[in-house]
Formats: sequence, structure tokens, C-alpha cells
Amino acid sequence: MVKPRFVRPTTSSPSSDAGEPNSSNLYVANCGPAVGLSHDAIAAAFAVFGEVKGVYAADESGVRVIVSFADRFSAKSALEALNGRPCPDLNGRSLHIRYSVRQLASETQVNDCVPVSLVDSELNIPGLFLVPDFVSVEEEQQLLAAVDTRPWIGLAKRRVQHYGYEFCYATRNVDTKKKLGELPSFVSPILERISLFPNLDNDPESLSLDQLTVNEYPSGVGLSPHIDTHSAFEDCIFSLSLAGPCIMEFRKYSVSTWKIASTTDAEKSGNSSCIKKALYLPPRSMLLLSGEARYAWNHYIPHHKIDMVKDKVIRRSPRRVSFTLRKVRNHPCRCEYPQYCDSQHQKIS
Ligand SMILES: O=C(O)CCC(=O)C(=O)O
Ligand SMILES: [Fe+2]
Repeated sequence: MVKPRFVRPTTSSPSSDAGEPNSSNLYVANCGPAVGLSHDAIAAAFAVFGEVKGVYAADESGVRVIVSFADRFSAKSALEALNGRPCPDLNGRSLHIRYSVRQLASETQVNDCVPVSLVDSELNIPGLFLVPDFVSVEEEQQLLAAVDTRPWIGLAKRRVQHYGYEFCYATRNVDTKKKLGELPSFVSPILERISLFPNLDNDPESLSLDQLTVNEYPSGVGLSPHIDTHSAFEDCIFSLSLAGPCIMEFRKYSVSTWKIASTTDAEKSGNSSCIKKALYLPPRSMLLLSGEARYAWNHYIPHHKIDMVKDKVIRRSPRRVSFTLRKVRNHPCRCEYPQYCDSQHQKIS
């Protein structure tokens, strides 16, 4: 499916001034993954006004998005309610909203291809490690059979299961007071093997993993760019890929506006940019995100059915199932990346 493209409104674009709803797409500035707001969180905040068809990056800045509603009246209600005011559901940020216009396919520049690496060292992202064949084909079958006998929770485009603690998608956090129980016995061999993981010099406490999210992605479904909330989870985040491959893209935004008193200054100068790198995650591989990779880089699974890996066309399989293992954090995060840290940022309102 070709991703719809929208353009920033110009003075001749339909404007909100006439009071008439003239587009179902809104151009929203001052929110996005560069300031810790995932596309899912933005969709949830706007869904109060009507059906949200999608949230897309408006440009490379990470602080401007397009929110696409199913109809123009929902877009109008959202624009009138949220424009120029701090939005409590989006970390109190003041949003700058205009109607947007869809760009014709012929005007669209195809420029979002990032070369895909097969090995972690090629990416040169500190704290990122990929171990191929972390589990055998037999273990993979057993893990898939175990989750397939348990109930799935249906999200808009994928299904999930939570163990240890429930992950709340609206807040992108966990309720530490509501423990669901111990991790299931079918992950015990994985946890044992993780303790032998190469490159681990973390404190053992942060490695007593107690939260598991199982994600099942049908072919063509990805995950919007995000950094796992710093205050929710400790340093090490493990993700085991099963049943099918995917591409994971990593993005580092050079300007994060947590600390900028007026984000409009950053917007006007247009000086934010992002570095993109991509890694092929084969089935049965284990990915570790720690340190800079965990705290400062967004990770993202493009919504593609077909990926280009070193000139080869790789078709996504009917499903990819991932096991994400993390340790819930019980104290504020004190990482070295305050510009990306919800525990350390000064809220802007
Ligand atoms: O599916 C994956 O490998 C990643 C999942 C993820 O990033 C998350 O649950 O936060
Ligand atoms: Fe994540």
C-alpha cells in the first residue's frame, strides 16, 4: 500500500479561518516522536473527535505530523478544540494546527529508502546488538504454540498479549501497582539464555526482566516510531523475532524539543533533522536495545509487505510474532539523555 502524502498548508491552501471544514487532514505542529509522542499516542488523543484513519510524519523533523480523519467534521472539531492550547493528553504541549492537503502521487518524491544492514556492527549505534539464531526452529514452534493457546488482545492492526504487567497504550506506561503475575514458564529458557547474552555489563537488577509483550503483526503491518518510555522500563530491552522477518529502522532526531522553551523557534528555524539506519531482523534473532540505542534512538517497523535488503526483495510472511522483554522501572530514569527522557524533561505548557 502506498503511504498517503500530505503537504504543509501554504497561504493559498484551505485555511481554518473561514470556519468551514475543508479537509479531513490536519497538519499538527509541536508534537511527534522527537518530543516523546508516538503516532499511536497522537492518534488516541485525536480519536476523541472522530475516527482517525492514520497519523503520518509531515516531514523529517519528528515534531510535525498529519492527523488524517475519516471525515471533515471530526477534523474541524479537533482543530477548534485543540489548536493553540496545551493538550493534557499529549504531555501538555501546545499544538499548532491547520488543515492540510493531500499531495498527488505524481508530486510525491520517493525518498524514504534507508539502506538495510544485516549485522549490528554496521549500524554503529552504541548499545544495539543483534544475535541471529537465538532460538532453534523447534523452540520457535514451541513458543508460537504456547502463545497461540492463550487469549490475544486485538488492537487496530495487530494483536498483543501482556505478561507480568499490562502495558497501557494510551500512556505508553505500566501501572507498577498492578502486577499480573510472574512471567510464564514458556519464556524461562529465553530468560536463562539472556543472562548469558554477550555485551551485557548492566547491573543484574536491571536484568531481572518482569514484563513481556507479545506482538503479532500481519504482513504489511508495522509499528510507528517511538522510544520506549524511559520512566516505564529499565535500560535493557530485548526483542525476539519469531515466525517472520522484518526491517527495523532507527531514527535519531538531532533536535529534541523537550527543553526548548518555545518550540516554535525550533520550528521556524527548521533546524531539526534525523539520522536513519535500518537493520534486518531475521526470525529467531534476538535484538538488544540498551544505552544510547534504547534511550536516544526511535525504533520503527515500516508498514511494508515487501522490503529491499541488499538488492534482494524480501516478502514479509503472513505473520511476525515478537516477544519484547523488559524490566519495569520503580524509580525515575536518570539516563544520560535528558533531552529524550520523560523523567528529566521540563514540561512545556
Ligand atoms: O516487535 C518488535 O520487535 C518491537 C516491539 C516494540 O518496539 C515495543 O513493544 O515497544
Ligand atoms: Fe519499542
